[in-house]
Amino acid sequence: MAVQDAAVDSVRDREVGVEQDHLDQVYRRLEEKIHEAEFLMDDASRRAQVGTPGALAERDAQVFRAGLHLNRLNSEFEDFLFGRIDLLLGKDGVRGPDGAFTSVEPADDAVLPDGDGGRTARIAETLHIGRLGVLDADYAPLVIDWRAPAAAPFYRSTPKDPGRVVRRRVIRSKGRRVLGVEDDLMRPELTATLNGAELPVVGDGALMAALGRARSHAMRDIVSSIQAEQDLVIRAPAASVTEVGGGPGTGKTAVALHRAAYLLYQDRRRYAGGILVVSPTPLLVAYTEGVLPSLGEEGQVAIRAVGSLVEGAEATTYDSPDVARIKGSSRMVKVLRKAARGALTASRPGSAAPAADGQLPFDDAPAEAAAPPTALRAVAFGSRIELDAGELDRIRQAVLGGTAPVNLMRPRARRLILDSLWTKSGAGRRHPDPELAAEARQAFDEDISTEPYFTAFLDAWWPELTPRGVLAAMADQRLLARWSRRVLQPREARLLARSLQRLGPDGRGPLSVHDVALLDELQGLLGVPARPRRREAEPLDQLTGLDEVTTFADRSASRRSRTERLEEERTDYAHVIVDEAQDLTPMQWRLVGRRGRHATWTVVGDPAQSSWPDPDDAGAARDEALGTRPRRAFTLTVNYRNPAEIAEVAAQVLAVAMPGMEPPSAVRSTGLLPRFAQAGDDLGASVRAEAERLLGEVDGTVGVVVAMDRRGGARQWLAGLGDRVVALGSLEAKGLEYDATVVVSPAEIADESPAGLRVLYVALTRATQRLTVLSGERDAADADGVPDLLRD
Ligand SMILES: Nc1ncnc2c1ncn2[C@@H]1O[C@H](COP(=O)(O)OP(=O)(O)OP(=O)(O)O)[C@@H](O)[C@H]1O
Repeated sequence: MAVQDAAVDSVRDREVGVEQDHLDQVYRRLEEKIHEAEFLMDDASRRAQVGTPGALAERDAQVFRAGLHLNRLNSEFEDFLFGRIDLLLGKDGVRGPDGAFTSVEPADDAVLPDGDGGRTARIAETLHIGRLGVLDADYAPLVIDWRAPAAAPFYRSTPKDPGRVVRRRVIRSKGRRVLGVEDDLMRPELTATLNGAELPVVGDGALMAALGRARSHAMRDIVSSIQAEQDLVIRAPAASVTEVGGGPGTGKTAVALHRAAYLLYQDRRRYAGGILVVSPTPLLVAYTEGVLPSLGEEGQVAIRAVGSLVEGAEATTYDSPDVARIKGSSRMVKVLRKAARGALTASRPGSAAPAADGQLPFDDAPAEAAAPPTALRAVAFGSRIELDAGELDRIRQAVLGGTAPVNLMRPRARRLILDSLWTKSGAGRRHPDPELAAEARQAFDEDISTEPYFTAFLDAWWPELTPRGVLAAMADQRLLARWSRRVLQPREARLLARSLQRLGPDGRGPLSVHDVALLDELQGLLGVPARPRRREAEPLDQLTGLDEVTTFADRSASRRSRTERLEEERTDYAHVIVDEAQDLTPMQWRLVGRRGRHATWTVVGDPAQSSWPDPDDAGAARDEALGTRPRRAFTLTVNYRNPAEIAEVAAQVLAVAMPGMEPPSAVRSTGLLPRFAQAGDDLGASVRAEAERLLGEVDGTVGVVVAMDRRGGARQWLAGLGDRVVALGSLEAKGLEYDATVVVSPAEIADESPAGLRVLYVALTRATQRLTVLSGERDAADADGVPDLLRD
């Protein structure tokens, strides 16, 4: 046995050595490329003295490309090279631009009888797969980019459908050192030879090794172990809408992120318009945002929480399920339309009406809420003209009959006011000659509209409304009752108004994720009046008129702020990826839809994990956002996160939450059964003890999931246990994972909202190794500590 082990070790060492040699060669080549890039930079900066715009543009384009290249090569990739495939001869012998054979099928004579009843084959091509493509000095492929077509067989090949692949190898490396290799034979029936010697095979279970690894608070890429059904999604054509379903842990988030990297690789020019990844929570953003940089992609992908999609607004607070259900419903569209118009006549803090004669100097305006003016008195041709409340109201209603955004209707309102004043002045009748009448009218308009009282009147009568201001106006129960009549029930209107009172009269104050969607809707209803744009002076812009041209020093110094600025300004993306799509409310679908009007989409979700109680309403809004684009649906079926023992417990909840829905099948089992425990009188002490126990049992992270209104308390209970453990409200756990989790009081989580059972299903599916279910008072646990919700 010992002799056999030693033999295995020596094959392993030799194969590690083979890959080490290759990696050394790759690094030598990378160094040459880095020198080349540095030379280009130097050369460009020497040419910096040349002052013509054309030369500057040429120089900067060169610097830009070289800088990009250098950046990517210098990035610290933990496993730059991670895969290898050994292939049979291709059918037609044609090679692609990366130097690899293009044919997926082997040549007819690639496999031959060996004379002993078996079959033999010669390895005709070996490809190494890595994070970026690297060619040697003769343009032969040293490393193939994982997204290139030639790399697809690394992910797609299976023993059932091997194509040309004989051996698939995962290479584990750190920095410049190869640590290990793991092989899978795709054609075990063949005796294959490479350079005259039999093809060696080392180890098993590269995927299992990846799955068993301790988790940190940052998601890792899965580039070395993407599975065939996942690869199909990642490389699906982007012409339309790609919909991806699948239970917890099937890799939906991972696949969505790898797809973003793939799309950029495929068509960088097209996706220069930006890719937006929408996540449900800032926690999930923080967890996933390192994945794309680890794949060498930064800058063109914006990962945003749905509560951070609107400039100047950031969700920092939560709504109760009742309020969330109202704010998220598509009925809010009607309410907001009325509010956006109604707010024109609502009293506003800090604004003031001019006195009835319109002559009040505005600096004396009182600071408290003021009603809009009810009359306008002007002086023209030496006499007073007045528009009374009824006349003003008729004008307002005539203007509001249009469909333009409310703030953009003001010029028309101004025009109609002037028309009325002119008619009332009777001046038209005094000028029978049309030409003279037109001249007089022009003078009249100029006289009146340049008077300070007139502008002050307009500001008060048709003020520029802000989304926050309208939301604040909706906090007035009386007004909201009017604006929501026949749309919301009186009880709902009261709840909504009360929730908005936290905003304060000027609209400042903490927002929820649902408020942010309302603000965006209001932004569209109100519009932003055109103003002269202030532009930051960039001297070279003025010289050449080209945005892209700056000096290298400028570019390096301002790169960060510039990207930030571009991201801030961007509201229309080339591709939109929605993660945890089942959670978007109808109002959030509208918000996200506005950012992808011309986009292709990837929509990833699992209805069984939805915390939104009205799926039909959300479905309609989703259809509206995605429009009539053709859709392609994929389903992922294998759970890579939870061991079978945990998946089984979660499946019991799924059966009640979504009867008939199939759970994904767990890919591994650990033999570790979930632990059930009953909390003592001091719930906090019990939770802390369970968390401590798990910290001792796993190397990585521990998540403690509690009902939303226990979040604050739970953080206190865990104080001082270190940063491997975190406390989470049930809704915050979405999409995250931990080595071990404590789910505190399933009944409390399930009772929290109409979608509570599905939220509990989410909580129970977060652990990669160990799960503890801690029952509280409401759980009616049996003698073994199993809560009633988890008993057969
Ligand atoms: N092919 C793979 N190789 C290695 N790890 C994988 C693979 N696919 C998924 N995983 C791992 O499985 C875990 C679950 O993946 P992910 O979070 O993407 O699943 P999900 O379907 O989005 O789950 P949920 O619906 O619960 O949010 C992650 O740790 C991910 O890295």
